[in-house]
Amino acid sequence: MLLGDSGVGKTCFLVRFKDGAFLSGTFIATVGIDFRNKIVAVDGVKVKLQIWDTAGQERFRSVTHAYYRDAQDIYIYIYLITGYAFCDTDRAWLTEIHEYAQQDVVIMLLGNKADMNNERVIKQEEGEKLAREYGVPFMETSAKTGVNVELAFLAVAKELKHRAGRQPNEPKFRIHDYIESQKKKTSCCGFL
Ligand SMILES: Nc1nc2c(ncn2[C@@H]2O[C@H](COP(=O)(O)OP(=O)(O)OP(=O)(O)O)[C@@H](O)[C@H]2O)c(=O)[nH]1
Repeated sequence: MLLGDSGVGKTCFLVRFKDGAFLSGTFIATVGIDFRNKIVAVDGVKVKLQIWDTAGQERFRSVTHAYYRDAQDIYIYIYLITGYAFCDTDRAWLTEIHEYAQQDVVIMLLGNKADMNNERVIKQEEGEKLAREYGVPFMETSAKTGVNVELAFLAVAKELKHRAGRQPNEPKFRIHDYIESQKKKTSCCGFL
């Protein structure tokens, strides 16, 4: 389930993953909730992801709440690196996800629009710090360039496959460690 304020790029993030395209131009806000499926191969096993795209606008918040308990596994909270400094809103979102979601869920924190480095307001280190505070994996992404989009969903798919049944000799999958080992880092001037 993708969560976050209106305009952070949730729909674009999903479309980038699903269709490999970037929706530029006029911004059309999501109304209520929408979902798309995609099947990905993880270590030779097909995993079907059903990804729910929620509306970020405040007036749809009650709709989003109604779906929290149904979205069983993974919550991806997206903020904007160009938006505004971290504030109570972001903490309120993360705390709320913990409260509304079922136990044993994975929450991931993503800083989107990393391609807009020139207009950056939130430093990468600040995102890392917030993620540490909540004990969640973190990375910066761009729906425009595609950076780390595939990785975020692949990590989700791996987590789900692992939950569905681990082979006897298979080591425990740690989504946090996996993301840290795979993610592309951004620098002050763009992606390394
Ligand atoms: N430069 C840049 N623009 C982006 C990126 N992701 C989204 N956008 C733009 O940001 C605007 C909002 O994107 P959406 O994906 O519709 O935002 P949303 O979070 O789904 O918004 P709601 O549906 O209202 O919750 C659009 O104009 C996109 O083109 C990105 O990674 N980089």
